[in-house]
Amino acid sequence: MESQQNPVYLEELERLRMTFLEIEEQRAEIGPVYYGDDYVEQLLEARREETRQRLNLLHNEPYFGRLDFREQGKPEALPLYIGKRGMDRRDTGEPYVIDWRAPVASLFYSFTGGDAAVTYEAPDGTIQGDIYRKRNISIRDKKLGRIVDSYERGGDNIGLNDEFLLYKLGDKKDNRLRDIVSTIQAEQDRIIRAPRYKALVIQGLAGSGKTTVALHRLAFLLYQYQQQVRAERMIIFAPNTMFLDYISGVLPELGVGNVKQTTFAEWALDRLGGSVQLAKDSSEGELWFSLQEKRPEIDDGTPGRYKGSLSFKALLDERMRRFEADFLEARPFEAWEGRTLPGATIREWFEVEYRHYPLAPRLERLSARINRWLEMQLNAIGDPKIRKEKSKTGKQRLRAYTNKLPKADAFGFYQSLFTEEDSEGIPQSVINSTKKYLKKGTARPEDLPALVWIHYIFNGTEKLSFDHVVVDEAQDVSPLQIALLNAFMNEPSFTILGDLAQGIHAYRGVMRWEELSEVFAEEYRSYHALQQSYRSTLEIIEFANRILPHTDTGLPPAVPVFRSGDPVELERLEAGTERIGFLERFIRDNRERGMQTIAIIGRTDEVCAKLGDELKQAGIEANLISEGQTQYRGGITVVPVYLAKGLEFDAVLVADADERHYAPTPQDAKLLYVACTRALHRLTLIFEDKASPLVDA
Ligand SMILES: Nc1ncnc2c1ncn2[C@@H]1O[C@H](COP(=O)(O)OP(=O)(O)OP(=O)(O)O)[C@@H](O)[C@H]1O
Repeated sequence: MESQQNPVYLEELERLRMTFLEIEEQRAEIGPVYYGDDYVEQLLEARREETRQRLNLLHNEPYFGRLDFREQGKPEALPLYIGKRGMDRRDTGEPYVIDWRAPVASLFYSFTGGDAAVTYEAPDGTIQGDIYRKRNISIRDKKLGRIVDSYERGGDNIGLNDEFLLYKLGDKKDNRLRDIVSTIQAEQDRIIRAPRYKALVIQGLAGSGKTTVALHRLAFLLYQYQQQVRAERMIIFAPNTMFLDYISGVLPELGVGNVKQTTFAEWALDRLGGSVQLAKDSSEGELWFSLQEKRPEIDDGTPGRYKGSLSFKALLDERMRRFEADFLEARPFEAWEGRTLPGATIREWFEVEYRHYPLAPRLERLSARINRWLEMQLNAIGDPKIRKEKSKTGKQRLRAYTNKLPKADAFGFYQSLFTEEDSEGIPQSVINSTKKYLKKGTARPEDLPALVWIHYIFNGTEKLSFDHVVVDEAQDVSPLQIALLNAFMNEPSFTILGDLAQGIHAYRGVMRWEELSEVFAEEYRSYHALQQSYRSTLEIIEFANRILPHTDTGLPPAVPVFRSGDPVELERLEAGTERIGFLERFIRDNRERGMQTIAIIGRTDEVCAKLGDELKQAGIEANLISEGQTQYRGGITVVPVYLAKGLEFDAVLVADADERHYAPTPQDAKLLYVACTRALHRLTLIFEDKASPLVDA
């Protein structure tokens, strides 16, 4: 419906013109920016700035959908225009564009056809009515583009539902994840609009929109709970800084700023206030993703899994309780001869008066109290000369006394758990692998949850609490991590999302979602499974679905959107044939077909370094991604599979798809599943000799 003659097109063109006019008039009304010192004006200016930003967003793309809805009891259906932000008419105050997060807009997403009455939950109760039309309207560069009616009351409406979605999914991608407000699907919408006080655990196979949905949920919570939720008190945990960079565009597109986005390690080290150093050898790529013959088996005794488990937490809690009970020897404090503060009084202060404080502030209070006692004793001395003399002795002795008090230091306590005398209950393999580097005063990422937990119990929460926490790639996090984050909240409000089939960090993550949800009381737990997969073509999803059973996760196959593309190519290269020739052709061919982001995915860092060199020698510029990288640049990328997780590319080539690199084990199946599901439109796998049994079957 793009013809200038088409009455629908003309109608929408007129409506768009009117909308721009309204936006312009509202903009003009706000007036110029205020730079003066008047406090009230400054407050008003902050409000005006918000309106300005909202209108700017509206001006770029005023709306993307229209729903003709007749509320029960009303004479006629009214067209509701739905946009990223809302706008009321200046003259009547009626909604002119409705914010996608508003209750009535939920109909746009939950409605999947049929002439039956529909309902939505408004603040005043359930509203019922009928839908007469659902229309997607694409506006790009302020110009009216594609108009697709996916439903018209009384029409035949066959097969139209997905047309606009397919049109969107067919797009080529640059280096950023995008918002999906115009095409949110019903199963995604239910998660986005779920109540605030829940710990949602979401399992969704690759490309099911988990990351995207979580970001939209934040925008929804900010809208729905305007009075209770603040962006600065929301936090997103993601696996690495490059991934954070990749997703960083979505929230601003949705008009949301100031949400903290971080990795768990960064957050944990920050909590520990510089008191813990990570060991130099803590690169996971080396240990877990290299091609050594014997990679360690993963089970409950694997150090990372044990240290993130709730049973380790129970052990920590028990040891901390004992540590606290035996903490104070309560020796008497003799300020000078003949003036002694009895041990019983010191014990009474510590154990009774200050018992409500965590250990560290309790110790501080105790020292301050003894100091006050000393001051009182000194003040009681009349002779200034004697007072001075006693003061010197008393203060010296007080320093010595407090220096001898035990310390509530998280790292020291943790270290002591791994010494022979105290290590009872901890598996020997965990003790052996941990002791050495702890002795050197360093820790590994797998120790951070426990260290922060101990620090938290010893010190209590700082004035930091979250309104909502998003944990992405949650199959890689541990129950202890989640329990720890929960401690920073009054009531659980979590969006925890991941995919067990992509659990390539199972040595420190979870194998079943119950492991994480056990952290929460029954009434907060809520499990959701996303069935559909949006990223890839039908052919790629079906190919990846065949790898899935080898991951041993028991997950059902992903349901593709019916978007057909090229067949997946499995290419055998003659051993010794120049691989680079193939790569060159692959890149050239995909560029010619308009693919903007192209990735060569290798199994290890070394493989990728070699691929990068080969490309360089052939004069092809590519971004080689390695651990610790902070930016994702798009274009042509060479990336080890374990760092490609979460990203997506128009075309993907998986190198070395043979048995040596991808053996028939669950761990390798997960790696290959991740690699193949990064592709949106085109997927090629190359191998020499014999293909991996994971794809050959
Ligand atoms: N409803 C939708 N409409 C349009 N595009 C969508 C929709 N849902 C997801 N997508 C697209 O599918 C792709 C995958 O989304 P996203 O990265 O959020 O999925 P994911 O489940 O986190 O994937 P993975 O686990 O593989 O990293 C993105 O390009 C996203 O824009």
